[in-house]
Amino acid sequence: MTRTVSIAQARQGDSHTIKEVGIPSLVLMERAALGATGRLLNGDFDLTNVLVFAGTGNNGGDGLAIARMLHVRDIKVTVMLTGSEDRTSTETAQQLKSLHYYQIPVIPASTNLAGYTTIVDAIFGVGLDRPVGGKFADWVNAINASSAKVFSVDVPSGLNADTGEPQGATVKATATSTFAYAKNGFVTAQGKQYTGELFVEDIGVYLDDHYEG
Ligand SMILES: NC(=O)C1=CN([C@@H]2O[C@H](COP(=O)(O)OP(=O)(O)OC[C@H]3O[C@@H](n4cnc5c(N)ncnc54)[C@H](O)[C@@H]3O)[C@@H](O)[C@H]2O)[C@H](O)CC1
Ligand SMILES: [K+]
Repeated sequence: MTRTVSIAQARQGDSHTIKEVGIPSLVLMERAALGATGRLLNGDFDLTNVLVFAGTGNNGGDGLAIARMLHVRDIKVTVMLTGSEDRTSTETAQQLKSLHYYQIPVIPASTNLAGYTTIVDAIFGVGLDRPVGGKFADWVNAINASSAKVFSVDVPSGLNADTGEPQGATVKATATSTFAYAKNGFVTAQGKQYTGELFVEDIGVYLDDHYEG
């Protein structure tokens, strides 16, 4: 039986690894993006025209790193950002710098998702702290209505990772890559309807300081 954790445990594992073990947050982000990118490349996703829908927190940062990793493999990728570039987390600002180096298009978030063949959902992860409403709900509903396959980063945006319940508008993914451990809400019947196929990526975060494999 796959081990599952709460959001609090996931965050505790994160900070323990960064503060006590000493692995920088950006390294964890890079390993997270590497794992997710591998699933996109090996899965049955049409990568003709990829959209990364990114929030301004670290879930968004993971998405931006994925965009870079797809771009250097000559995959056409566009990034939509839900907020302004000067209002992002430190790690996400660093990722934006690399996207600009590679001249990967970063455009404002919109509901016009025509033409994209795969959408990477990196809006919210375990940092979701209230139901998804307003313009965020419009974007999530547009993602769910699009003909593109959806790949969620860490958590389908809008899903309560502890209970598996949708919090307002919630992304329905074809597949989800989650980091370090599956979340308690992913193994509920309801949660599975939103995660789709679930992958757990080893990113070097171990709650008991050893790899359980
Ligand atoms: N687990 C790990 O080891 C790692 C996880 N990583 C990724 O980081 C996210 C968590 O990042 P965080 O910055 O804490 O939060 P989010 O990106 O999930 O959320 C961003 C931001 O959004 C705001 N917000 C929350 N709810 C709403 C709402 N309903 N409407 C509007 N805005 C909302 C809130 O201010 C949040 O701060 C984790 O999931 C992983 O993807 C690391 O990258 C790697 C290591
Ligand atoms: K997400």
